[in-house]
Amino acid sequence: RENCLVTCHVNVHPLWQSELSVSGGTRQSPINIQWRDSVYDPHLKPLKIHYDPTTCLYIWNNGYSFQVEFDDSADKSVIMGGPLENHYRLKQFHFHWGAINEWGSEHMVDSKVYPAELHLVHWNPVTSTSFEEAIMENNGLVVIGVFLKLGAHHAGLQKLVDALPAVKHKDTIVEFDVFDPSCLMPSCPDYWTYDGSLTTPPLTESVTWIIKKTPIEVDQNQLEEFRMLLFTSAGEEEKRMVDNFRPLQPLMNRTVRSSFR
Ligand SMILES: NS(=O)(=O)c1ccc(NC(=S)OCCc2ccsc2)cc1
Ligand SMILES: [Zn+2]
Repeated sequence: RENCLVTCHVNVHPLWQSELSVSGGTRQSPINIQWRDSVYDPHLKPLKIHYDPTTCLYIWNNGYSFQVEFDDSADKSVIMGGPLENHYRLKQFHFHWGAINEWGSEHMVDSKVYPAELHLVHWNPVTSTSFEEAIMENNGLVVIGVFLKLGAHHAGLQKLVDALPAVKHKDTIVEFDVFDPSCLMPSCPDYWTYDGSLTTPPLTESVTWIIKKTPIEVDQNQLEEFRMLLFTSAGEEEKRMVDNFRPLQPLMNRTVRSSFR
């Protein structure tokens, strides 16, 4: 069965087919988080999240995932605390998922894979003047990862899911105002944190990852709506947007810290 999973699942998306770790990369993402190897750090503070729902702008299909963009021209939707030395501004969030429920997340926990993973992408306005600049800065970005597991219907997610048919094709966009992504956060405060990279080009090693320990539950219909999206533009031969996750990367000389015992 294990073998089947490995052989059955072959990434076909061109991006990952030519997948090469960043030459000389020493802190690439995603990784498999080995719970027993993570180190409890009592100095880690609780993560503080203040999202202003009116900073939500629109949803679009960028050919890798669907992405919800935020107005990051002021400190309105920010995170602070946790392992962070200052506040970071929310820029966008997106998801990664599989063709079937057996796989889809980018990170794993003790080799357990989830059907999908949410990424909330933030940048450091203290050390950078824009998101694009922060992408190139050491620790210019913070991405919060939340696992999705198959279970109860997620009412907060449904507002997003209802908008997906409008962004079926690559480079389509639809207005999406007043959404508070904190409804997608599990109530459990526990997280792991480690230094890593973006998981799609430019794959820069600029990310402080914060991976929530507890998944959120979504139902089968909601996951299937993700799988109705397309990698391809209107008029092209349709390719379903599934398996848009990067393969695991070597941990190398890194320690994963936990906020909990
Ligand atoms: N999956 S991930 O969260 O690691 C992640 C987040 C952002 C990005 N990249 C983005 S949003 O790039 C925006 C366009 C850009 C600007 C400078 S280089 C690319 C890639 C991967
Ligand atoms: Zn991502």
